[in-house]
Amino acid sequence: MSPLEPFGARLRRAMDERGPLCVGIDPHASLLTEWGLNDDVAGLERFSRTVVEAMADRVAVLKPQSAFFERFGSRGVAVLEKAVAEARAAGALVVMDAKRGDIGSTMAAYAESFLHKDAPLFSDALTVSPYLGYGSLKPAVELARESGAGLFVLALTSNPEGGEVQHALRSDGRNVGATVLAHLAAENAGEEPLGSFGAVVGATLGDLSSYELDINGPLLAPGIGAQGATPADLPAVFGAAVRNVVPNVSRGVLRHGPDVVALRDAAQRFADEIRDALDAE
Ligand SMILES: O=C(O)c1cc(=O)[nH]c(=O)n1[C@@H]1O[C@H](COP(=O)(O)O)[C@@H](O)[C@H]1O
Repeated sequence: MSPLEPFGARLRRAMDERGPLCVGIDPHASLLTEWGLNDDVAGLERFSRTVVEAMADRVAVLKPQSAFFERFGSRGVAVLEKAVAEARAAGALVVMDAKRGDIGSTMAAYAESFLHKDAPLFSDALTVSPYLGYGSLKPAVELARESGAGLFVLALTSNPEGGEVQHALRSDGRNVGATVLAHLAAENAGEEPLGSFGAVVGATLGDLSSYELDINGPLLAPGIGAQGATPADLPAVFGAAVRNVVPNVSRGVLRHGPDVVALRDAAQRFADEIRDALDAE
C-alpha cells in the first residue's frame, strides 16, 4: 500500500487553492422531497450525484453523512461508495462523517473500513468519537498515519446537549473537551504545514478563548446555516486558530438544489462570506 501525502498537507493545499469551505452531502428525506425526488435509492443516487457534480471540482472538502446512506441498507452504501470515489476523482477531499468510536479492538475494524487505502469506502478523513476514551482511537490514528489519511475527533460539538459531556470537569480541573484538544495537539506536534488530526468544534459555540484551539491541525466547524451560526461569527469563535478552520455547511447549501447552478451560487456566497470574515481579521 503506497501512502498518500499526509492528509494535513493535502488539506492545507486544498484550502489555499479552493478556500476552506466544506459542503456536506446530507440527503435528508425532507431534502429529497424538496428536490422533487422520491425517498428511495434512486432519489438518493440522483441527489448525491448532483451534489458531487456541482461541488467536487471547486470546494476543498465534501463531507457525506453516512447515516443518510445507511438508511437504505447495502444499496445506499453502494451509492455512498460511488459518491466518495467520484468526489475524490474530481479533486475534492472527502471527509466521511460516520462518527465512529468503540473499544480499541473494534475501532481497528472501523479504521480498516474507512482508512485503509484498499477499502471500498476509503476516505481522506473520518469523523470519530473519543468518548470511549481518547486512547480507544489509537488504531484509527495509526492506520490514518500509514495511509496518509486524517481524523476529525469530536471535541466541542455544535449541538446544545454536547456540553453535559464535553464541559464536564476532570479531577485536574480541565474539562473533557479541552483534554481532547490537548491529545490532538500532541498528535500533530512538529507536523508541517498542518497536522492530520483535526478536531470538530461547533461554529455555534460563541467565544472559545478559554480553549487552546491551536492544535496545529484542522478544526472542522459545523453549525453554519441551518444551525444558526454565520461565517461572520468565525473570527470571534476561533480567534487566531480561524486560519485552520474548515467551515461546514450542509442544509444551508443543499436547500438550493436540485439546480446545479443554484447550488454552486449558494456555496459561492458562503465561500465569499468566509473569505470576507477571514480577510477582516
Ligand atoms: O461531525 C460533524 O460533522 C458534526 C459535528 C457537530 O458537532 N455538529 C454537526 O452538525 N455535525 C454534522 O455537520 C452537519 C451539519 O449540517 P447542517 O446543520 O445541515 O449544516 C451534519 O452532517 C452533522 O451531522
